[in-house]
This record gives sequence, structure tokens and C-alpha cells, in this order.
Amino acid sequence: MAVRIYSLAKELKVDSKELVDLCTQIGITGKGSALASLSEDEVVKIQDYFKGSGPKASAKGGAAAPPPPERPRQMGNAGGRMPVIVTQKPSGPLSSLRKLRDEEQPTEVEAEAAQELDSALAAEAPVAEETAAAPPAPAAPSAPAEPEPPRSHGPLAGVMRRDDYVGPGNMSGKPPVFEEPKSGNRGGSGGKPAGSPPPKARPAIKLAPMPAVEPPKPLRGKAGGEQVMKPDMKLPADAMRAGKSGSKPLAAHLRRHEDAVDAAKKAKALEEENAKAAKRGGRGKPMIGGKEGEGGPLLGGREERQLARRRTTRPGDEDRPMRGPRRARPKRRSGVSSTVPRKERISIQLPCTVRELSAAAGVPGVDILRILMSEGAMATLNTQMDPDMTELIAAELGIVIDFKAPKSLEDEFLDEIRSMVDPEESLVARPPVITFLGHVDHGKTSLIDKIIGMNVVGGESGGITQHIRAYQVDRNGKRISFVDTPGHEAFTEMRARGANVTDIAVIVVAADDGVMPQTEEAISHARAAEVPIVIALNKTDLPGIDFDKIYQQLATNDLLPSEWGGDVEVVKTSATTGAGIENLLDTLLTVAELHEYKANPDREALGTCLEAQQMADRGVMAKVMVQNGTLHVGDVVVCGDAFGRVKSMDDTLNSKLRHEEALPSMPVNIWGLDVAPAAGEHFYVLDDIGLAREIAEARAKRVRSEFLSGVAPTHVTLENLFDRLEGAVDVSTLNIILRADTRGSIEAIRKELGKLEHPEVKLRILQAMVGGVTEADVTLADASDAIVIGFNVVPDERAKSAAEQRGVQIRRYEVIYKIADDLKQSLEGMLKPEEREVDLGRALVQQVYKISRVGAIAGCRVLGGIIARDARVRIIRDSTVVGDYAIDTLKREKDDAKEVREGLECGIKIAGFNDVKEGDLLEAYRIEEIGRKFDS
Ligand SMILES: Nc1nc2c(ncn2[C@@H]2O[C@H](COP(=O)(O)OP(=O)(O)OP(=O)(O)O)[C@@H](O)[C@H]2O)c(=O)[nH]1
Repeated sequence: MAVRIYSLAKELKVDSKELVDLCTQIGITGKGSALASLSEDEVVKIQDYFKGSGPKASAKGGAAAPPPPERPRQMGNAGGRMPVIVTQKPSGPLSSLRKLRDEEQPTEVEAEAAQELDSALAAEAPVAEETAAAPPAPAAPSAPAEPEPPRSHGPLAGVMRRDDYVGPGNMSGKPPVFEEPKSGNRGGSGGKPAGSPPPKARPAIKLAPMPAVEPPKPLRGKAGGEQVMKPDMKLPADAMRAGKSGSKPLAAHLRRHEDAVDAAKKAKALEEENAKAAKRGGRGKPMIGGKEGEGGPLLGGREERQLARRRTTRPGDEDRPMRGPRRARPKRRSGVSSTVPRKERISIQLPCTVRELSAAAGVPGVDILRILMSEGAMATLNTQMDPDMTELIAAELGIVIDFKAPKSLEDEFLDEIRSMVDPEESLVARPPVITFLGHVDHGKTSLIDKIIGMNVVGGESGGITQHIRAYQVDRNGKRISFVDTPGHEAFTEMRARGANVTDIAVIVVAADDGVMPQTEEAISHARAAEVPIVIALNKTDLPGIDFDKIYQQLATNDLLPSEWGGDVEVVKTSATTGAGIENLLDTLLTVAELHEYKANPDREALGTCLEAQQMADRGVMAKVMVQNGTLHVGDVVVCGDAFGRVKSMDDTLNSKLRHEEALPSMPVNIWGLDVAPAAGEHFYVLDDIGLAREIAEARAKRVRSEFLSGVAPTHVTLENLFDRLEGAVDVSTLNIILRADTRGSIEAIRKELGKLEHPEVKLRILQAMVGGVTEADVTLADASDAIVIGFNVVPDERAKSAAEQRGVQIRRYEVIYKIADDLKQSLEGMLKPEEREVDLGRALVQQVYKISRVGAIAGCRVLGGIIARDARVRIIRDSTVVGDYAIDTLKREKDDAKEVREGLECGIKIAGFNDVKEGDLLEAYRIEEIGRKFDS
């Protein structure tokens, strides 16, 4: 199992940074960070180093038996240790390729890569003239007596490309022209000194010196004459098209093609030299494909063994060309996408592997490998590709590609922590966290004041809450935590950052004012946060209160009071007299009991920063809410771009009171972070200060670059809805914030939208209010990934710029049915499309041409309908379907064809299938995705 460096460092009691350095020293490469994973062998190597006489081991007295941790902790199932994260630190996706290039000798990886690629291609190409075309160049024939050049072992050594292809209609075309890669240093990268940094944007090019090759012998005709029977192959059609458009790699490709003539000359010269060497009795080029004793040169031990392996034929294979050992591998795995329809547009996260790209695009992996090979990059299905290479491949395949942002270190870490499940037995009840929301001056702060018995309102400038406050109080032995926010925007801001610290929302409504616009907003915000709502009907000490009117207003906002038979608790309070406060606390505790809020106090803490500030004398003070686990003085904490060791913890009510630990749901002021984190940032505890620094720095860097690039985050829009939903099947709710000119309009719109019902998708109106679109609406939309709809109203300037900044879509309408139509269309886009098979046509295989390194080409005549390039074909032999594959290449005469019509001849290369036979029937079909309709 892979182990993270920092985990091992912790086990060995060494600094993880030092361990990273040590890895390089002892030859474990590619470990640039403490988050990098180590294989079992690498772990053993490091442990051996520590067991031995390494400087670290002797300095620390060995690490064989590290002392027990200072404080036993539990991290979910991890048995008291931070879990091992198996995700890989994103390293340069082409680094493996570059590594292959930079290494002097072929490594195991290289050999494996070579083998896999070779196998993938070979499975496609059990070909007649393989013997002439593909020796893996075990010895450099041009210099038989000298040691082999370092890069001569790659399977690409000896790879030749056909430069042309003649379809069945032109079977007596020119003999194939082979292209020889320039020996030594193609692309200029092979001559770089080892260790010099690889060029950034270009793919690493695997170089292989060219072995001496015989020009291919033309196939003999049936009569045994020298008639040319096999068609030439030209460059892949995509490559030709892209080359014309001027893409650089393809220009290189074409240049190489022009070099083929030189290469052929060179090959001839090499051959002559080789023949001379053979005559001299030296170690010549192994004879491949010839019969034993047919005058081949004497072979050395290795060559002899290789040759012997090549001569091994399977029963029934006598007539087939001899195969190398690699071709005897079982099934190739490159058909990963054989059942996925080919896509025109894909969205993929980088770095991605060949296999992932193949699966996402519905293109056979071998096609991608072939493109990589044509660029000189040797790869396997598991090779990671960088954005440039991925884009290049997408262009070659004619696919539009959108990149998803890669996961940050922090995301990786958070994901890991979030995915940790606390064992049921470790969970204990925790105090509920209550947030007070409501219209300005309705008495939120006064109520909390009354509850905790202090007077904060008096101390606030202008009597308006300026800061987030958080307190914990004791109620008959049960604790309750309160959060007092300056307004619902602050509450929603926090949600927008993914931080929802609230368990229960108390909406404070002043009895003399009733439900005000901001009360409605607060209700929407609480509802969007999906937390239970309790109404505190405050200022009931005032005279002339019309309770029925307020209950009616609440009911209009879908909050039917329990007194009226609904499920919303309305508690009448007075912050001035204290009436109803006890009742409010009891109600809150009852709701909390119903919801059974639980946490595991025995794990490392995680929570949210509510507020932070830099104090001139003591450094950074952060007010945090512990949401799970227990935070201790001395813990290493990372919070957004801040990190540090907790030096001390103060009580939030009494700053002179120090805490040694903070349990779940406890707000506490912590000291010791290097900078003030933003409100709403998650904090979590790590064991390693070096790792905390690394994560914080990575975060700071990301935030800075996002700020500089000015890229707004993308939220849902009616247009991108469909794209966003691709691959995120579980997302089936479209959130709406509605603003309209009158209540009547809102009702009419609600009614229209109510008709858009479907079991698979849902429309959720988070907020429906009269008036123009405000900044608060945008904040809510931002936090809830919603679309703002304005009916006969406009957004104000602040709302407009906030929407721009946050990437929130505001759509304006003047006709109700248009809203319904647009939303209907969007919801239809959310329905998973139906896949339907469309029959295209049939073709009869009249002749099969086997071409080295390309595979079998079926020379066909279209019997009916059409054969299309992007179709799949069922191969029917003796009335039985023997396979179902995608078409790789479709040619008409010499040219690539998009489709070939009835009665015409064409050449078809079937992706991943070379066993096509004369007389086979190819039935072409296409899988079409049909968008579903709401009423279907
Ligand atoms: N009569 C009466 N006045 C109250 C009551 N509760 C609060 N007030 C008064 O209402 C005013 C506003 O109270 P706050 O607690 O500051 O209201 P708030 O909702 O926290 O206001 P913001 O901090 O601006 O959001 C103050 O002058 C309070 O004295 C009450 O129950 N009865």
C-alpha cells in the first residue's frame, strides 16, 4: 500500500522535509513534497536506510522503535494516525516521459511502457511483413563491434511508418514507403545532458536510434510473382489535416516524413555494411523472419535466445508471421472505450492518463498511444499527460476539450478528512450551534445578550452588530453555542465558502414590525442552508401587537406556526423583560435533541474560522468554532493560507479565561497563526508543521493567481447547466432566486413553474420576493449555486457587479411563459439523454490487407446505406456476430473519407480488431444520444 512521506516521517520521527530530501539522496526520485506517496519497496528502502548507518539514524539513535505519540488520538478509522492519502501530488504529467528520456539506461518503467505500447499495437498488427519491419534492435547493426548506444532498446527502435495508403480501388499502387526516424537525436532533445530541465510545453520525446532495416519486401501475388499486393499507408488522416492547419507537432511530423527519403538511403547503406560485417563473421543483425540456416549471420547468446522466442509459433499459426514474445501477451487493454460512444466535447481533470482520456472521449486507447508515438513520446495507458499534450491529442482526434481545475493540496487533504467516517461508538452528543438572523434592529443581539447575561448592544457603535460573535452558555447542565452575525449576508458569505457552522437558525421577528424584507431574505438564507428554523417573535412587551397578522405573514413565507397546525415553532420573547427566553432555550434544546447533533471528541479537531484579526501586541487572534474533534494547545493548525501552532486559547466571553482544549461546538479564540485567515475558512489539525506550511503556501499561491487572473468562479447558468451535469449525475436540482414586480407576478410564476415536475429533476425556488435584484440575492445565489431570475425588475449596480465578480447569472424576463419555457428547456437538459442505435449500412469484406504496425485493412464494398467514419461496426461471419468495434480509419481510394455510400469500395481499419476476414459482413451503426423531453 502506498504511504505518504509525511506519514512515514511521523512514524520515523523525522521532519518530513528532511525525508523528502533523503528520498532524493537514496535514489527515490519524483518525491517533491511531503504529500508524495511511497511504494512499499520505497518504504522498505527508507526504513533500511534508517536501520543502517545513515546519518539520520545515528543522529536520532535509530528509528526502529519510535516512542509512542504524546497524546493518543483517533482519526476515524485510522487508528490514531492521520490517514494515509493515496492521491498523488500533481506532478508534471509528462514527467514520466521526461524521466524516461533523461535516464541513461532503460528502466523497468520504460521497459514496461515499451512492452505495453508494443503489445497494444501488436495486438492490432499481426502482420505479414512484420519480420522485415520490426526488430526491436537489440544490437546496433551499423556498429556491431561497439557497445550498444544507450537508447537503442526502446520498442520504438525500428518503428517504421508507411507514408501512404492505397485503398482497394487502387491495389496496384506504389510499394509502401517507410519512414526512418533519424538516428540519435530526433527533435533535438535526446542530446540534452542528463538532469537538464526538460522544455516546459513540449512533450518529452522518446528517442531510439534507427536499426538497420531492410526495405520491405513486396508481398508475393498468388502466382508467386513479384506483384505488389498491399496498399501503401499514408499518415493518419487527422495528422494530415492538423498538419495543414499548421500545428507545430504535425509540421514536425511532416518534416520527418520528408526525411524518409534520406532515411531509406541510410538504411540501405547500413544494410550493405551489415552484410559486409556478416561476411566477416562478426555479430551481425539477427535474421528475422528468414528460415533457419538460410545464410543468416551467426548469433550471439542473447540474440539467439530472442530469435528462438520469435520462432515460437502457436498451433495453427504456421502460416502467420512469427511473433515476438511481447505479442504473445494475452488481451490488450486498450479497448477501454470500446463501448463508449465517441464524444465531440469532453471535460476532463488534469493531469489525466491516456486511459482516462480514452474513456472520456470514447476513443480507443491505442489511437491515443499511436498519436503519442508519432510525436516521439512513449507512453502506456497509465501515462499521465500534461495540458499541452492532452490538447494536442484532442485536436488530432477532433475533440473539443475543457479542463476541470485540478485538486489543490488543500482540497486533497480536506477530501481525505471529510471522507473519514467516525465510528458510531466514538460519537457523543455535542451542543447545538444556533445562529440568530433577522431584520435589522429586531433584537438579535439583545436576545443573545439576555441569554448570556451581558450587555453587548450597549458597547456596539451605533447599536449595529459589527462582528461575528460566538458564545457558549450552560442551560441546566446542557450547553448551547450561539453565533451572532452582523446580518444574513455574513451568514451566507460563510456558506459561500462552504462553511456552515449553524445547526439551527433563529429568525428574530420584531412583533411591532412584523415580517420585513430582510426577514424574508433571512428566511431564504436559512432555508437554503437546510437547517431547522425557529421563530423568536421578539419585542412582545410592546403594546398593540397583532399576532395573527404576523402568523399570516410567516405562513405566506411557508413557515406555518405550530399554533396554527404547522411545524414551525414560534416563541414569543422580550429581550427587554426577559419573557419567553427560557421557553426559547428549551425549544432550541428540544430541536437539538430531535436532530441528535453528534461529534467525535477523540480525533484531531476541524472547524471554521468565524473571524480573525491581527493584534498589534500579541499577533493573530482567530475566533474559531470547533466542529469535530478536540483542539488542544500545541496543535498544529492550518486554516486557509494561515498556519501555526496553537500557543494559547481564550474563552470568547472572558478573554482572561484560558482553555487547554476546545471540544466540539465550542467557540474559542486561538493564538499562534502566522497571518489572519479569512472568515469562513476551514481549519484542521495536522501532525506536521512542514506539511501545514506547504498547504498554506499552496493555498496562498492559488488565491493570488486567481486574484491576478481575475477569473470569476463559474456558477450554474441556464446555458452551462447541461455541461455541468455531464458526469455529475446526482445533481438534479436547479435552484432559483426569484425577484418580481408584484406579489401577483410571483404567484403566477410559481404556478407556472409548479407545472415543471419530473421525477428526475427538481426546481427549487430558494427565495421569491418583490423588488429589484439586490446584492444579497447574488450572495445567496453564490452560496447556493442558484440562478437569479428578475421579472419586470432590474438588478441594482451593486448586484450587477457582485454577480459579475462571483459568476452568478441574472436573467431578466418580461413574459412569464418565457421563464417557464427557458427553465423547462434547462431541466430537460438535466435529464440523462437516451442512447439510441441508428443503423447506417452494410459492407462486404472483399479482401484483407495486413500492414505492419498498422494492422488489418478490410477492403470492402458497401452493399447498402453508408459506412461512416465515426460509426461502429458489428463483424458478422457465418451469420454470427464475432465482434463489435469502432471504425478507426475509413479510406476511399487514397483519401480519408467521412462516409462511403452504397456501391462504392473503401478501406476500413477496425479499431482493436485485426482478425477481419474475406467474406465478413460489416454492419455499421451509430449510437446517438437523444435529448429527452419533459413529457416523454
Ligand atoms: N421594547 C423592546 N426593545 C427591544 C427588544 N429587543 C431589542 N430591543 C431594542 O431594539 C434595538 C435593536 O436591538 P438589537 O439587539 O441591536 O437588534 P439587532 O437585531 O441585533 O440589530 P443589528 O445588530 O443591527 O442587526 C435596541 O435598541 C434594543 O434595545 C425587546 O424585546 N423589546
